[in-house]
Amino acid sequence: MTVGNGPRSQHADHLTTLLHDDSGYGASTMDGNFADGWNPGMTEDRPTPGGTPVLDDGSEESERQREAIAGHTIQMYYNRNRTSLIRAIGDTEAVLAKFQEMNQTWPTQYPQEIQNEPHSASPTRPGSRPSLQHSFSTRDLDNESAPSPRPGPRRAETSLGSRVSAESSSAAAQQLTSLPEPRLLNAQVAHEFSLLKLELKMAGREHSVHSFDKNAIASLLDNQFRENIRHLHSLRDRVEDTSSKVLVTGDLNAGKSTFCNALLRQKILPEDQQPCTSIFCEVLDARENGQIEEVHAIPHNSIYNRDDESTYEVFAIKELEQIVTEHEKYLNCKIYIKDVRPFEQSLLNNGTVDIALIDAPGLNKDSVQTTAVFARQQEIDVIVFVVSASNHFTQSAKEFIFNAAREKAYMFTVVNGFDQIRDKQRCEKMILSQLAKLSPTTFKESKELVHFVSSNVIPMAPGSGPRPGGDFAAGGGGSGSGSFDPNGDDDPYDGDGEKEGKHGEPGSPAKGKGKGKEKEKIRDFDYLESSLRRFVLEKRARSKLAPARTYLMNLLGDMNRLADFNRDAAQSELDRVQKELEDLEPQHEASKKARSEVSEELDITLESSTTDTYNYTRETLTDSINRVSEQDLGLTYPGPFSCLQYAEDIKDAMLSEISNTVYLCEERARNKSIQGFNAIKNLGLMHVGNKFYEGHIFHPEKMFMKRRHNLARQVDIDLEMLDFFDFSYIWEKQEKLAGTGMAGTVALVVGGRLLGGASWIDGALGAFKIMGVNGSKRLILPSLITLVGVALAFAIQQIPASLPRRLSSKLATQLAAQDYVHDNATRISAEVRRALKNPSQDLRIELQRGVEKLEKDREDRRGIKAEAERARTYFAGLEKNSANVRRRVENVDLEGAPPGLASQYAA
Ligand SMILES: Nc1nc2c(ncn2[C@@H]2O[C@H](COP(=O)(O)OP(=O)(O)OP(=O)(O)O)[C@@H](O)[C@H]2O)c(=O)[nH]1
Repeated sequence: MTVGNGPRSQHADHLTTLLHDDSGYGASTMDGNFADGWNPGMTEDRPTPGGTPVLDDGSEESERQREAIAGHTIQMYYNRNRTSLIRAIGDTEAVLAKFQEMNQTWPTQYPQEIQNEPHSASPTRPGSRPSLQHSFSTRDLDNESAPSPRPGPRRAETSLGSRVSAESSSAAAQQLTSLPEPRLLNAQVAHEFSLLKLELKMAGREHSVHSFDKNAIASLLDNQFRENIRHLHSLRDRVEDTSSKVLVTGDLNAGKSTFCNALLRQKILPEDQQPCTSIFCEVLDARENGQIEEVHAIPHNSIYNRDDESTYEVFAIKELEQIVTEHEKYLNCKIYIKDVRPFEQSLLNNGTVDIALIDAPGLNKDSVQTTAVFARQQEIDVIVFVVSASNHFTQSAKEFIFNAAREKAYMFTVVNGFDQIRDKQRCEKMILSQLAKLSPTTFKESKELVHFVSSNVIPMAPGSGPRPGGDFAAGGGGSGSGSFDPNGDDDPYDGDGEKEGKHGEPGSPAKGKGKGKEKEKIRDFDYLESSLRRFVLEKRARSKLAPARTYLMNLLGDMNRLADFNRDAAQSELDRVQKELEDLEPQHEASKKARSEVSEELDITLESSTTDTYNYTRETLTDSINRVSEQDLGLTYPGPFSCLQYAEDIKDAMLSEISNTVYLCEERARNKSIQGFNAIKNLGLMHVGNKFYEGHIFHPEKMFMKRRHNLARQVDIDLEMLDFFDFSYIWEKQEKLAGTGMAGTVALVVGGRLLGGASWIDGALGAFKIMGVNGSKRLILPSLITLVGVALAFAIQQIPASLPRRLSSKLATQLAAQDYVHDNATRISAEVRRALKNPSQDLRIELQRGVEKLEKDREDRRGIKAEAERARTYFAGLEKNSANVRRRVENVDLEGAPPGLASQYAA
């Protein structure tokens, strides 16, 4: 029998909103827009799904079959959702891992806020794009002004601990209330991301995201990626985990152990008319203990580890009766048994949800607290509260339910021992009215959640007789004695109409009526079982699947947002770099052209300066050497007796004159170099810019410092007699005089110019002619002597004129032999070349650098372009992939009834 009148529309309403405001990681929206912030709704306790079968007035058999089908369908539906989520977790992990990898090579960009404009709708986007919100629904902005959702009652049992794991745990709820909103992002940015949110804090000062460089952000994101990948692993473990803990608690002697045994279809837990269970007894499938049936009793203060026998004591199942009373020694025990029910009906092990039943000690004022603490520590998924139909809710029961309601708004309630009640309707009414005050939500769903049953009439599986030795059913009920018939085809009470009478139906009803009532009780219990399974599945969906779904939705949403943002960033980078490349190309061409033009001009400048200097030096020096004898050397002939010194002085003066010419050439070369440097500088200013010449100063005074001119040491002229008497010169002189006429000659000779005349030979010959041969014979000797004397005197007189010529000629010969002119011209012009070489080389290098820099810039930009293209392709793919996986996750419907089930039962 089931009771209660919960309206189905409320189921639907609850379930419609179930997942969309569920976990601590913010809600999803139905329209595909990625919603904002935290919504703790998931932690609220909710009713069982809308697929709950509703009994109609059809035959019992068809009703039972429909129930069985409904149970299987819900189970299959749950499995399908679980599989989809596991696959989505795997896909998300792969996508995230690739994203993380990408982040290493292309630092992910993060939407930036505009400081001091917290309400601006345009966080800066790459390439001056519109704000991030503009590419999404304006709902986000709307939501910002909406009052923030308050956390409702939440599960307390999940405790993965990390920040990202807080989607449904109470820890998350605490974080929600205790942690301030991230300080460094304005509300807008903070709302955009749920998981990949950057909180940047430094030394107590606030920093906006844009105050951190790209790599710092990428590194922060990398941490987020790592954390989320870790969380995905644990999420997968949680979703794959099929175990679920059901705590059976209630008043002393309410029949909790009997109820557990009935669920197991085995007599495992000790039943007694007096309170006997004083420790928590957890019944698990023997598979988890290597198929060995035994009891592990866990002493107080010991943390159970099945692989460490020092943490528990091992007993046989039959010793359980003794163990359950030893509460002073043990806090709880694990009972490993082999399930006797078929796989599809098994509570302990059916693959979808493997229920570990925990029989708790009866509640009294001492144990209420212990049970509450135990429930919290053991991460109980579902609490089944067993209340005695005869005693109703005791004070302890009320206290427990009241406290538990903070975490579990819905409590699966078993009113046991209903067989003992004569006025069943009155009993139902009274209990439900009590419950309405204790747990209004459970009361509203009482059809699903409140069951009036008689656990002691449930037949045990064949061969599963009382384990702990003796009959636990001390009350003398039919428990344990009937045959096992999961389908109810076999009537366990056939031929035993008396059984009903033993449990509160006094008056020994007729056999047929008794059989019918027993069947009804078994059917009620069956219905309880399928409701319990649905309840557990629904709770699991809530505790395990829904948080995973919400988490995935949020994470994929964040990835999608980042992908969208970064695809735009990559595109904008691509546009920018493309533009830069286009600008660079002509610059590069111009730079190359300038380099070759300037190079040519430098060559010309250098060459012309050098050649000009060479030529000039050569000409000037040659001229100077050739004409040095004609120069006024500033010397006075001291007379024949100092003619040697005179010759030395002349030589020195000539050398000095030539040296001066060389210095003049050097000076001119300096000026030429200055001109050349200025020409080079002008070229540089034109092509390289002012800056380049800031440190460049030309120092003409430093020229010719290393390779100095030193002529005196190089020239060594030996003086000869002939240098003083230059006969060719004397001859030349007398030749000139001869041309003036005979009369003049005689006059010259005779007229006393003999000694000082220019042509003493002519004079002598003239005298011979005048005097005749005879006269001449007598005069010949004295004449000759005179002539020689005259000649000598004439020659001596000619020394100042002939000596410079001779010396100059000798000097010229020697300098020519030394290649003096060429050497100096080469030296001086080489110095010019050397002086101009550095500035011109510097300019060449600078121009080359300019070309190379542009080429490097071009290469760099080509590299960036390739990277940006790769990033754009990647982020476009990421955007698509994350949206696809998100869509798949969104399609995992955890709240609605399995397809076809609702209509099947809505009829
Ligand atoms: N008539 C009747 N008796 C029942 C029913 N369920 C349990 N009993 C009897 O009630 C007594 C107490 O049952 P238990 O299962 O030991 O109760 P309990 O709540 O586990 O007791 P403690 O945990 O020790 O407090 C036993 O004698 C059972 O046979 C029922 O549905 N109908």
